[in-house]
Amino acid sequence: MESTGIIIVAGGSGRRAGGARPKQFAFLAGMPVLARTINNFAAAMPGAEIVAVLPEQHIEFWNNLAARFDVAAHTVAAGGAERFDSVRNGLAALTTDPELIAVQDGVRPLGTAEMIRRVAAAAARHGAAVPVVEAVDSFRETEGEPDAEGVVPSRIVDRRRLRIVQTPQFFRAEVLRRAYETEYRAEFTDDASVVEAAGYRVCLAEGERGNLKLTTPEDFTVAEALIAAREEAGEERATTDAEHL
Ligand SMILES: Nc1ccn([C@@H]2O[C@H](COP(=O)(O)OP(=O)(O)OP(=O)(O)O)[C@@H](O)[C@H]2O)c(=O)n1
Ligand SMILES: C[C@](O)(CO)[C@H](O)COP(=O)(O)O
Repeated sequence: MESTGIIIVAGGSGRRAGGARPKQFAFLAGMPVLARTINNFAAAMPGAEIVAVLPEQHIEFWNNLAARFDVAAHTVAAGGAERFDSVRNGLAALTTDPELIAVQDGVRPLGTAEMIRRVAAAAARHGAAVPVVEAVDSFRETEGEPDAEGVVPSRIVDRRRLRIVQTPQFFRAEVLRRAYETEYRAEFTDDASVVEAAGYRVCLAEGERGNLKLTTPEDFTVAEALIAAREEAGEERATTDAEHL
């Protein structure tokens, strides 16, 4: 297997989730979300270098919190204003020179090892790969401002052509590093968009519906239910500390 670096971006403020602290530090079934994400990757990709990118003002808080749990080895770097800036800081913080680099949302703790390795293998072969799932809702594209009756013009989008993009997003290291030499643009909502803008092709690998991004409070409820179901099925280690923030 290729040598691998994992950049876990957890430098956001978690505005949509609310709470006293950013959601990556909140507890999910007795363990901080970020600890779950880090441990998930350490288990899926043994030997990978892991860098967690955090809001600078929460680094000391995280170091103290992590010391109370069994969190796999990782280093910490300070985040930036946009996710793009946090990824860049994570790239600069890697101390090894891995062949593959993954970027993972710190708030996506539930991807399976099988899926993570599948995306890594696709990137090793094609240079860039992201996990996707098919859309199950209908989609409408809005066009312009509301009319006099307050109705926003819109039209249906053919969902058969749509895919919902997840993380981890894996790249050959030289592809990701070269792509991130550019300036930030608002349309860069993930790493594939940055890599594609640099002229590379992105391979779509099979993601998982259970690979949730914790964005709103409701997502925490769903994620807790998924963890409980997996524990019941014997797939999850029991957590050791039920204390909540
Ligand atoms: N400047 C930023 C912004 C986001 N992220 C990370 O990118 C991931 C996906 O972003 P999102 O879910 O949007 O997190 P937040 O930006 O924290 O959420 P919100 O937009 O609700 O504030 C998260 O792990 C988040 O911590 C980051 O590292 N640096
Ligand atoms: C990277 C990502 O999780 C892929 O789905 C997503 O684009 C992050 O978006 P957000 O606006 O930072 O939540």
